[in-house]
Amino acid sequence: MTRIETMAVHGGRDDLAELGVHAPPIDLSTTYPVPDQALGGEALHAWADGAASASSPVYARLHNPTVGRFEQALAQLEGTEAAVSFGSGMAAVTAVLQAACVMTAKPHVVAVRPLYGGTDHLLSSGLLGVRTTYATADGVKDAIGPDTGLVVVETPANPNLDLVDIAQVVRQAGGVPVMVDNTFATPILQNPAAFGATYVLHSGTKYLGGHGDVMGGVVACAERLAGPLRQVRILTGAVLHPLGGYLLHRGLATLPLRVEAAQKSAATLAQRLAEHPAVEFVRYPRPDGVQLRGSGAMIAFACHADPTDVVRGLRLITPAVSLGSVDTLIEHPAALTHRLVPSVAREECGVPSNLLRVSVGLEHVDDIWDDLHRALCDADYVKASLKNSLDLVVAH
Ligand code: MET
Repeated sequence: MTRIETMAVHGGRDDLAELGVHAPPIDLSTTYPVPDQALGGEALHAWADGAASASSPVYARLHNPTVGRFEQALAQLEGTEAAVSFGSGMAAVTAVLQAACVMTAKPHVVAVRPLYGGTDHLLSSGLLGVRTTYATADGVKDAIGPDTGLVVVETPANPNLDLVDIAQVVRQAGGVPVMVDNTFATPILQNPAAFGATYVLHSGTKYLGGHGDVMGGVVACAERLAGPLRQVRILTGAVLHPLGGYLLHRGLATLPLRVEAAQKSAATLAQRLAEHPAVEFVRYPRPDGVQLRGSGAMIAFACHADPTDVVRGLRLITPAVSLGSVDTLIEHPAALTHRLVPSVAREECGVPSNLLRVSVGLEHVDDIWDDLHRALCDADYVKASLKNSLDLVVAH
């Protein structure tokens, strides 16, 4: 059996030898000549029905070969029959909701918090006509009703790295499709489909692209479920641009190496943070070696100092949302990624206001640590000196 590093390099490249090229071509055509219009019409019809292939792409909203190669490679890494990509991770989440809930007239969703704030907000907004019950991971069964179309979980969860036992949720779902957001783990560390997940979702913008320069989303699933997702994509136009498809495909080749290197640094940083007096607690996954094969490169930690001060004091680490890039990123979930989650619900699911989320990049681990350490000390120092000056004011 081909190993994951080899799949990451060679996946989705089956037709290159025949084409006589080394790198996958970027096909930017918006339309494709169909000299036999009747045959072109048959192809259009096949795409509209959700087919995986047809005699011509006909039009770029229906199919694109560059994007198709990325999908083939990602499906192989996730161990699924198919994958369907979208213009962003949120477009992918939307398509799953439309396919699983709207197209089936089962508008109820059961979701386990925490979830990425955008997903949480989409589910609670009612925008797509779905209504959501939030449950704990072991309360999924009780939350399911006759009109439940989808169960949504993230593991490791954004932003606090909570872990969910996928097989246990799938058992509780009792046949209701389960979507697992696998963005944090990547297919290198976890394959949710092997534990019964129906839809495996990635924000490709993160680790898959890996360089902070491409936005996309992708859903890996069985072919019978890929068809409706393609139909949604065609009808809503939520397509991934071919250049995005190319960059995501290219990113896959180095994914195992990037994850391994960043994970190694993250383990060191998680340990050092846990020993730092300015840190209240650290969240860093403990892999079970079965579902989750490694801890990954995301860390969350709560700080005693004002998180805004800590981030302001950083000089190397990039203060930004998103994750999985070559550079280390830090963000304050309560202020940014999870701002639109009601604060009571956010606190209840283990995302306090003093939590910071770090996406460890590929810089030297000691340079990342020096920056974090100094910012943590300075922020405390600022607090302490402010307190001293206040004491002085009071004393006078
Ligand atoms: C606009 S918020 C950012 C997006 C991204 N999904 C993150 O968790 O960082």
